[in-house]
Amino acid sequence: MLKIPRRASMVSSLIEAYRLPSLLRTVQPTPASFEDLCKFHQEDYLEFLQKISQQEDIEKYDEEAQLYGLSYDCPAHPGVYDYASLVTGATIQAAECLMNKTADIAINWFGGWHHGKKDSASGFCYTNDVVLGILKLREKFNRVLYIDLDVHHGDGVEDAFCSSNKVLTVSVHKHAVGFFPGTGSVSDVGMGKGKYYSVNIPLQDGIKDAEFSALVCRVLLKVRDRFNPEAVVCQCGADGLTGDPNGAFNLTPNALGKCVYTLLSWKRPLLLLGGGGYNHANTARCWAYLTAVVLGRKLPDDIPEHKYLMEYGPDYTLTVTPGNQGDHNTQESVQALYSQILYNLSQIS
Ligand SMILES: CC1(C)CN(C2CCCC2)C(=O)N1c1ccccc1/C=C/C(=O)NO
Ligand SMILES: [Zn+2]
Repeated sequence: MLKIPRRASMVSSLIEAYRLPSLLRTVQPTPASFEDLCKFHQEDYLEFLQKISQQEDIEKYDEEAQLYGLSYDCPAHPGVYDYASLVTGATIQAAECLMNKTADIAINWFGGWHHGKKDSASGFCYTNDVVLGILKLREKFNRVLYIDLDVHHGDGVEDAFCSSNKVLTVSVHKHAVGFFPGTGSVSDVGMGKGKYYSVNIPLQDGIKDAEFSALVCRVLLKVRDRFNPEAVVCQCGADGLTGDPNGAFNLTPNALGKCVYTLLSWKRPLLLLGGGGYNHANTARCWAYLTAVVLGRKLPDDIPEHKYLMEYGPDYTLTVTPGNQGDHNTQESVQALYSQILYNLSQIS
């Protein structure tokens, strides 16, 4: 987790090195208040997170920590509450820029923590900035569409809105035994009023740009026609890129770029968020590239001279070359999946 701030610094530095901030309005984020966070999270969980965030030796809270998902595979660390509040405040502020029309597109590459639960941390997500950003947008927009491009199922966001027909969630992710979080099968469609308003696109290892973007964009077009969203939130987790330690998908930033380009063409308020991404150089490449896609700019392939240039060796280029691992998704399995999704969407009234 502590490596995330270094990744954040690499992302900012690369975007600055390409001189993109001159074309953007950068907003200084304010931490979300305790009350803001309570709009989704339970008070007792937040109080506990705040308490251990101020302690040095948090071992003595181990017992209670387990209750809140703060254990060995998702440890709290000093300052975690302040870090989570700031990231969440930035996502809420980005949503507000769309609501007051000071922006058509808003970006928070340090947000996208899609596993957070109302009463516990999960998957290294301590507060769910995505849910809080969508709740903020819902104060103005009647129908909000959420797309999750991260290699992991966006379970925290899907859970939060599984009974709602005002927020339609689409998650494309690796779905395999033993792969975190394990949820998100195609038959997971939501419940009650929200039945068929949760869309899942479960995939196997090795999928490449062309198949990924073709499938996702075909689903997105059907979703737009059936749901007609007034605002869109897209989590652009970069841990599906080739070379990520997750070693799952075989994507390059072009795959995410095609999806974002499709969303841009809808000309509806759009909020872009970060998420996973553990090959830090490729994650920075991806989000710098997506920022340029939003701006309609083509970036020079040579990584500009800057503080982290050495991280981009040995090629020092923006382009990410796909790996040569096999694709475990067959044309038949992808077509069958698409047919199931189409059937589910046809049930939307
Ligand atoms: C510890 C990290 C967060 C890092 N990591 C990398 C580094 C080694 C292999 C991939 C993981 O798989 N992690 C996880 C561990 C337990 C549960 C969830 C995740 C990731 C969630 C996620 O990215 N959601 O979008
Ligand atoms: Zn992920």
